[in-house]
Amino acid sequence: MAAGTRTQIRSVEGFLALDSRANPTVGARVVLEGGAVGEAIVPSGASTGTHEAVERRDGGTEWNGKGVSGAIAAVGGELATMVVGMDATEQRLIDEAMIVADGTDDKHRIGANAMLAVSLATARAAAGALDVPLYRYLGGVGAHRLPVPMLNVINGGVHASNNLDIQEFLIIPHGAATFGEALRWGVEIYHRLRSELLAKGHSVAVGDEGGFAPDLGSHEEALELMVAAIEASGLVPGRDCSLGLDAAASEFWREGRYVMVGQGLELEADGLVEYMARLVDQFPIVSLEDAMAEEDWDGWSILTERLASRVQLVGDDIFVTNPGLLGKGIERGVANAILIKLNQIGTLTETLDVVDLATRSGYRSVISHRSGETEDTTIADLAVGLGTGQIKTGAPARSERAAKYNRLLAIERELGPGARYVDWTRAQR
Ligand SMILES: O=C(O)[C@@H](CO)OP(=O)(O)O
Ligand SMILES: [Mg+2]
Repeated sequence: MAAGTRTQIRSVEGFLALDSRANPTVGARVVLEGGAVGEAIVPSGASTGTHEAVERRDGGTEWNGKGVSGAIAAVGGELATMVVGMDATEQRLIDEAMIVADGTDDKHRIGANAMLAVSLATARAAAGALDVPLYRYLGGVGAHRLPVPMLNVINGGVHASNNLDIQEFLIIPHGAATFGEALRWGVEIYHRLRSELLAKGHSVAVGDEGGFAPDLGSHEEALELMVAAIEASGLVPGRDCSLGLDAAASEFWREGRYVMVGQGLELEADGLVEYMARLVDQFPIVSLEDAMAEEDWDGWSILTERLASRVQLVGDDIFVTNPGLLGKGIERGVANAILIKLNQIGTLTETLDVVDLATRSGYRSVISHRSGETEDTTIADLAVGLGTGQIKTGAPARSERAAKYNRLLAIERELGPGARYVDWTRAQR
């Protein structure tokens, strides 16, 4: 059979799956004429940006209003009709066809969840037909770099019900020699942290991303515990393993002020910048995500001016993996990195385009999970395929997060001596 026929799409089906927060989500199964099959399941966020592509939900009472039968029907109906017969290796044409058919700016008509499921399942099927792993299909011979993980070991904000207003406290084992070593360090620190919390009488119940979710006296106390856990693991904070934060500040922005209820603080933008700068002074923090709210572009400018030369400033809610918004950020000189979430934009090729724009503009890209995840490991392959050098995919303790780490371990084994692990805090890119 000719390659063209082999990679032609024969059928597309939608299916229902559960995410890690017990909400339904959408999956797609794409079968090619040559018999290759690709499946993908899309994740779902909680601290979503206002300008994200829209995930289609049914509303009503079923599944607590979070049903996805409309999105599943779109996969097996309108989208299937459109892409059956197309060549699965023509990813850009397939994604473009879906975007044009949807016809809205935010993909709300067909649903970004339905479109992304088809987009990713198509890529998986194509890789399968060509008999190459997904990271190789996405990145070609250049794909060899394992990402430095950001492990979210303490959860707060809307991902937990404790008194921490900052959403994510991350450990970043950038000084390891290999991804496998970095993950081992991350796991050792995670267990040390658990022992420390227990010893101090705190809860070790976990939040949405598997990090502990204790009530603590302050954000500083959380960071102190993390530094202590790094040291107790025989590692040097700042050299071997550093810290990161995702404040998800849009979640505590109230009419122009930052209201951190758990911390008893109410700050203007410049006050919050000073607060963050103090944390950067006191702790080995190398990455700061969404320190300012998505609508607070002026606050973001103050933050960037103050801290961009010292730490990575990652825009999540402000950019929502959107080339237009990233373009605006580049123009205004806001942030110096972008968080990449496939379902914020809704297709694979648009995601590739955003990463490309970021790279060309000197912004780093961090590939990211969502707080509602599944066993789908596409982001692990994406991180290696694009060689972005960083991934954020939660604590190592819940299966939907461990699945990504396990996939990265498998890729590292497969690459063997060809695998690279680069300390981005030292290298330029
Ligand atoms: O804010 C974030 O970066 C993400 C993932 O950690 O959370 P959510 O998926 O809830 O938007
Ligand atoms: Mg975020």
